[in-house]
Amino acid sequence: MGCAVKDSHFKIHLRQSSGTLVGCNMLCQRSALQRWALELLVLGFLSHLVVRYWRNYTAWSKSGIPYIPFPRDCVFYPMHKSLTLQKFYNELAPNPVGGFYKMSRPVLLVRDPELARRILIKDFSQFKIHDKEVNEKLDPMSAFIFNFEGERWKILRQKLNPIFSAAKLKGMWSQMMECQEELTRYLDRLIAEGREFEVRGVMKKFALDVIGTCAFGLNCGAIQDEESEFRKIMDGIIKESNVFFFRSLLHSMGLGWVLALLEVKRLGDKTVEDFFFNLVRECVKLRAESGNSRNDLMQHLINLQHEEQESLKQSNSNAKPLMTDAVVAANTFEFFIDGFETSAGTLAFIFYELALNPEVMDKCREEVKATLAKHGGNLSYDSLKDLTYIQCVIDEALRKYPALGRMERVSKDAYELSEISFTMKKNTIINIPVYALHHDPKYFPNPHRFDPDRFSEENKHNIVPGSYLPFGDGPRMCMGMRFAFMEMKAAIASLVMKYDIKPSEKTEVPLKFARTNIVTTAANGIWLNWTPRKIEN
Ligand code: HEM
Repeated sequence: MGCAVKDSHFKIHLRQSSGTLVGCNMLCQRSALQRWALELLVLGFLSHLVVRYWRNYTAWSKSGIPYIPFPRDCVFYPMHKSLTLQKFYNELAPNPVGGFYKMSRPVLLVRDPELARRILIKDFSQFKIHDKEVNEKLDPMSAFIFNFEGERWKILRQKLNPIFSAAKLKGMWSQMMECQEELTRYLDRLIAEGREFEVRGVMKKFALDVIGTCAFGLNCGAIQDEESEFRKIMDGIIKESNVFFFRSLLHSMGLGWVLALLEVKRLGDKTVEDFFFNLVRECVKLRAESGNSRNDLMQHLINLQHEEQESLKQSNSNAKPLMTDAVVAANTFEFFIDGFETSAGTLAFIFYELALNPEVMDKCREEVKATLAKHGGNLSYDSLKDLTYIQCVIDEALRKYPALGRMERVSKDAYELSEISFTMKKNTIINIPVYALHHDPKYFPNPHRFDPDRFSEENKHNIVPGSYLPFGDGPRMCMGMRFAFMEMKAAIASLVMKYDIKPSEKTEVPLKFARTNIVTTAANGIWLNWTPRKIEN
């Protein structure tokens, strides 16, 4: 019995184990097949990359235009991208265009200002603004105007254009001055407490409060409140530079599609998305409940959405609305980002240059004194037009430190440059090296000198069109330029009168630029010595 049992047990065991063996064999075969398939897939992918890279790397040698063979600088970025481009720009002189490789991707560098203007102005519709894949479903916060193309961009731009009209700007002036007063109170406090402060950091708080109150009717409390939720959110976005870096690395390797495959969002942190969606929802609700409508950007966006919904309803149309909740939230977000990083950074560079050039600071003060005398002691919106020298100071700061040191475009189709017998292919990436143009002695003699007089009435006709592009040019030129001028003039005119601003032991001369920031930024911050001035009568 025992034996039979043993036997049958053995048989069962055998059967089981042979079953296991068969199963195991099948599994092994299947896993070998899977491994083969995987190996084939990887091999296919690698060969695709090799072929693609090879094709790309021969793009310029076959083109007949001068090029830089394999720039290590575009792999490791040992310096800020604007400086890398300046290096290529100088190496490719005196040709109007030249080629280089951004990792594997051929990029056309435009050295000629006239050609830059043609791309930005006359033939702007033949170019896309960038080559990034934008997935609005995955990434609703990417549905902002800068990412739009064609008819969709044109309609939104037309709808948004009036938000910074002269009348609207004038309406924002008193709110802007309130932020200005808050800023001086804050600086007085820091100085009284003997606290050193980094200038850009302080200007960022000011610029955030300005855009918050003027464009959205929100008190961000960035200056007053160290724990301001807005500031944390904004700082969080800027700290996400690793995600930005990773994204741009994959793009430059021609692997932007991997981001879509891995569903990598533009902003890794979902709290930012939620924050702006809730912000818009709350604003709409509050304004509807209180019946208060304001004369600001938020109201403009709400009205546009409302008008569109009404017109679609009336025409019984099934057309897709343009002003979706995502478009409203994403554009709110964009205006915050554009509105505070660029202006704050430029203000910091301006105070740095004023501290290093006391004669320029004195001229600013003289101008403010004369303007105040003319306007009854008040810095009003109407008095801003008299601050012509301060305007030159801003223009010169934006020449020396353009917030965006380069602009990108991508050809939608083949595009002919008949003057050099070269046709760029469809989807060619084009780089307009704004920083390099601004520092070319051919256009701006002695480019490292801070000389606001380059932009004076008598001299500004010497500026070669297309060589000075701090706000871009043509139909896609910056929408917030006049707003930024107003904000910067308000800050400069008030602060130069209130404080003596001098270099301190920590002031870095010359400045080094942060390597990875998109916006031009001093790597080690801007540190100056601020002391209250005796108020002159
Ligand atoms: C010193 C301050 C600023 C600088 C230097 C600056 C620079 C620029 C540049 C160079 C462009 C064009 C990019 C291109 O063509 O590739 C641009 C576009 C844009 N800027 Fe500004 N900007 C500043 C302030 C602002 C402010 C304060 C706002 C809004 C509150 C703003 C909103 C925009 C928008 C919406 C676009 C996209 C326009 C479009 O695609 O049609 N900017 N900016």
